[in-house]
Amino acid sequence: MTINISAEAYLWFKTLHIVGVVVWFAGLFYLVRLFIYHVEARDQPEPLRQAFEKQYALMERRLANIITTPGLVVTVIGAAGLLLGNPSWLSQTWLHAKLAFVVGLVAYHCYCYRLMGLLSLGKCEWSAKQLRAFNELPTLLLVLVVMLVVFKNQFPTGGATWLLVALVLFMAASIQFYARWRRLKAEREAINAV
Ligand code: HEM
Repeated sequence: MTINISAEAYLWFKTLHIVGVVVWFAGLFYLVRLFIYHVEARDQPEPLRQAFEKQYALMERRLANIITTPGLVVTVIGAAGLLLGNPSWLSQTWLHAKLAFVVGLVAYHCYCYRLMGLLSLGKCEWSAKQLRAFNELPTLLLVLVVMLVVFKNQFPTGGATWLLVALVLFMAASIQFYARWRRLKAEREAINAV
């Protein structure tokens, strides 16, 4: 199969784009998980609490600056190359919808930086339960964005789509229930140990 230069460049940009997306999301998912551990460290006795909080703040900063933000930048550079290679995408509805969700993702990314700052100052009021729910938001956006890019203007609205949305919600609820079960178990063990 012969690929002319611009077609090959398009595929390179797509490769870059997909790798960027994977890195960006790995960073976003793990970052908010670290926030949950950071908030749960409040329950530790001193001096453990201080040591944990310091360590989580360091891990969050490194993850955000070395993995998550570069992932975002690589995604956008790849996307710009794809649009240069095929500017006609710009007039298509699926891309407008996708861009709207991407703006939501970038806002989520920026809000993570705000939470990271508050956590490092010990001023974050969020509970672990709220953060777990917050951590589900990018999953939903990921599913929608990937569906848009795959189905484009033939976006399906039938049973399969609703099944997928139900699956994401089921996963979110399971995570909350599992955390609650773990907390109750730890409380029971603490009572039994007395
Ligand atoms: C920065 C804004 C973005 C723009 C302008 C953009 C634009 C595009 C374009 C034009 C394509 C090529 C479509 C094709 O060749 O069929 C593409 C592919 C893709 N995009 Fe994006 N994208 C953006 C962000 C994202 C994000 C945030 C995700 C993931 C959540 C994502 C996931 C993908 C995937 C998986 C593909 C490959 C689809 C395929 O090969 O069929 N994109 N993107």
